[in-house]
Amino acid sequence: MKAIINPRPLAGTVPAIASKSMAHRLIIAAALANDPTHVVCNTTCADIEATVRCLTALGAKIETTEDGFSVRPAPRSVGFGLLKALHGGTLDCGESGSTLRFMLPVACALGAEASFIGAGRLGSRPLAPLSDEIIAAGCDLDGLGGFPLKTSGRMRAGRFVLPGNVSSQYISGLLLSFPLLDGASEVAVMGKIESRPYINLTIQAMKEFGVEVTVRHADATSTQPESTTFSVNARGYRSPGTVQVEGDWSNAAFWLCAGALSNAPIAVEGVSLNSAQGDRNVMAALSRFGARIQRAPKCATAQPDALNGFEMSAQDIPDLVPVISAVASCAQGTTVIRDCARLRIKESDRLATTASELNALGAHVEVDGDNLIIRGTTELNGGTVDSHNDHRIAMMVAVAASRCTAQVVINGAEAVNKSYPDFFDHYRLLGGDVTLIEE
Ligand SMILES: O=C(O)C1=C[C@@H](OP(=O)(O)O)[C@@H](O)[C@H](O)C1
Ligand SMILES: C=C(OP(=O)(O)O)C(=O)O
Repeated sequence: MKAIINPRPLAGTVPAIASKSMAHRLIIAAALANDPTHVVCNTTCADIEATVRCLTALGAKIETTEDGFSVRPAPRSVGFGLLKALHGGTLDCGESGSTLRFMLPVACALGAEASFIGAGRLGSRPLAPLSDEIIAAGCDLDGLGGFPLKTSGRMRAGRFVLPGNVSSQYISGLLLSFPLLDGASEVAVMGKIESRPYINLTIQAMKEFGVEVTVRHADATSTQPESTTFSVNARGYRSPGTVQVEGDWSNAAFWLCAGALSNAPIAVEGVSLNSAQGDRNVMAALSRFGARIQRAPKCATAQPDALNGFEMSAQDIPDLVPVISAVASCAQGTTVIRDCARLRIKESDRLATTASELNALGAHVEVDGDNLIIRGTTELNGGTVDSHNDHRIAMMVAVAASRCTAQVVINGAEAVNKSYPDFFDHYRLLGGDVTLIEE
């Protein structure tokens, strides 16, 4: 699909969509719990559907309701938490990294003979530190490095070790699987942990289902002073009956950044200001640029003002980098975004595609090692760009287009369906002029 945008500033109010990060976690816990759960989730997307599909393949019954999902765990067979229908199931993760990295340890903890498949870049996004630990815990993984990836054997409880700087999804995946194992388990994470807020989301979701995760930081005398250990003693998830997926900050960020680039405010309604989502820090980043941010209960508003570049780290907020780069492209002076290495292993090489697609519109973005250096300009031109099948690149370009002087064409605009199928409808709601052409 091609999106043709005739540039104009955006303004107004949009409703927040449901957090896909929280939806993955809550639906997984619900499908593994002792009783059914009503998961209130006001929107869905390709990635959430991938998680639903995988859990269904493992025997859970998940129905779409008016306001979310009704999740009934699969009937138990022998042993605690073991599901029926585990043999030969195909788990189609689509393009969702979270789904694969969460469902792989879950399937192995259940002793499932599962065949994982996926699409797009997913097969080449790294699994290695997680898969090594799963194999060390007694499972066979056949077909690593692509699809199908077949699992057999049941993961043993115990101690797992992971690095902190590749993907927090490995840590979240192991944690989600721990209540299914025959005994207490822990994961020791070595070195500085990147994307740490996402682990907090996992801990929060597990807590809603009665599972406590204990976190211990190594003291200065330890041989591994930088390690953090996450341990779980509980066996099984307990359904609280109903859970609510909160509003999504990662996607709200696109509109708040558009507000900073506009001539009138943009508000996103339905986000929690106390959320554990790291991408809530888009508000802090926009304030640092000089935009005015208003915080009201369940609503954030960004108002334009003079914007100036600054230096920041992407350590905990990788998904904000593309859209923050769009803002930086129109701010005075230079913005430096450090700690971006892991952007290379997302849906596209996001370091390269953030730079190439913003530069195609007339911005000045340079990749310098693991950093992005963005020199602001007063005007973006317009032109034809490619999403590289990456939702956050397509949405970044649409936001940058609001500041262009000439038409912008986004090839591969359907990429938005991965996290935000209503993105272009909401773009129009804010006054955007976009025509979508199916190809
Ligand atoms: O756990 C999650 O929900 C996510 C973790 C992050 O990945 P990394 O931990 O690999 O940085 C983030 O980029 C991704 O979009 C969602
Ligand atoms: C990287 C993302 O998701 P995932 O890793 O789940 O594919 C994302 O949503 O930007």
